[in-house]
Amino acid sequence: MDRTCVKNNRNKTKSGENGEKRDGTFHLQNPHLERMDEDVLYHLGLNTTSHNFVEMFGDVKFVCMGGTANRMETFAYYLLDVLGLKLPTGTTLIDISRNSHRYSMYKVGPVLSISHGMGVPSIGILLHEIMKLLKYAKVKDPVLFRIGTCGGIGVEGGTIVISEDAVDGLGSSYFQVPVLGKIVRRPAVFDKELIEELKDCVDPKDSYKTVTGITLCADDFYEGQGRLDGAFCDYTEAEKMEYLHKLKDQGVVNFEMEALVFAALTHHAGIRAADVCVACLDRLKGDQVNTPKDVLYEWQKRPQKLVASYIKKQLEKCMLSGTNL
Ligand SMILES: O=P(O)(O)O[C@@H]1C[C@H](O)[C@@H](CO)O1
Ligand SMILES: O=c1cc[nH]c(=O)[nH]1
Repeated sequence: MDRTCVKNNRNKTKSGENGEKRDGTFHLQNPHLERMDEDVLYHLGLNTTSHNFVEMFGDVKFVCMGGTANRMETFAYYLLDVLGLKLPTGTTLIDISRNSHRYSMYKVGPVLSISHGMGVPSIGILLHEIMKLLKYAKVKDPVLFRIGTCGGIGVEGGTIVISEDAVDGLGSSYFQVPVLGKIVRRPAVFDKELIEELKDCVDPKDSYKTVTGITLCADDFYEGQGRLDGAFCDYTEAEKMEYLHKLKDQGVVNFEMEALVFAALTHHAGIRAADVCVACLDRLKGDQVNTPKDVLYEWQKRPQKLVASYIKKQLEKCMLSGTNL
């Protein structure tokens, strides 16, 4: 595909300062990378000596991430269908990162579908390596998505939540990481225009709602999300409910565990990104995820449907404007 046809429409001055160059390729703020003869993307099982990144990934336009390898393989096959692509008879998609035994990565046309594991450190490591992969492949204007699951706050199970903003457990919208013994703070900012574009892709015939709001990115599934059912708990049910209602009043609509670093590192690199999750439950009604597996599995496909429809729409725009895929 012509890599200039899906334009990054953001304020170029601002994002340019952060990392994106005017030609759409982006510059990562790390002078050491330019001096390295080889870069081993250890957790992806790839390196710049053995693999030709431009040949392998030069046509990538969209990178979709989600917690589990199973979800991201399913998404890859779903994309084949949505994009009308066919594998040669008798062949299957391969996990490009299978040798790493960490993340799983599939490529379907201009889309990478990658598992990120659970929590900020896991997706953070992946983001470092994926951004370097995109840089070495000379990819222009990539768009990143997280297609995940979450706990809704006053939001019914099965509802899709698109994150407008991300905060940590103390309400701060910065990703904070100790670097050389000092705290480095990076603002967690999602691309507002991309959120609007996603909302335009919502199918009015859907039997479920799609909402937007603030996402609380927790460092834990249990106490960190005010659950009563972890191995430990030092608060009462009344205190938990007061906390959840306070969050709801502040505009927080869901809990998950990756949004903060996802928003912060993509923003720092000048890359557009959106976090689209389905709620497994409404936390105002309980803590346990006891929805039947088959129902959860169907719900998990809802963010996939929305993001796939966004991707299809963008690719169709390219075709209509006469540019080759
Ligand atoms: O994308 P997934 O469904 O893996 O994300 C959420 C947040 C945590 O990683 C995990 C907790 O169950 O689910
Ligand atoms: O409640 C939930 C469900 C999924 N993921 C979370 O982080 N929390």
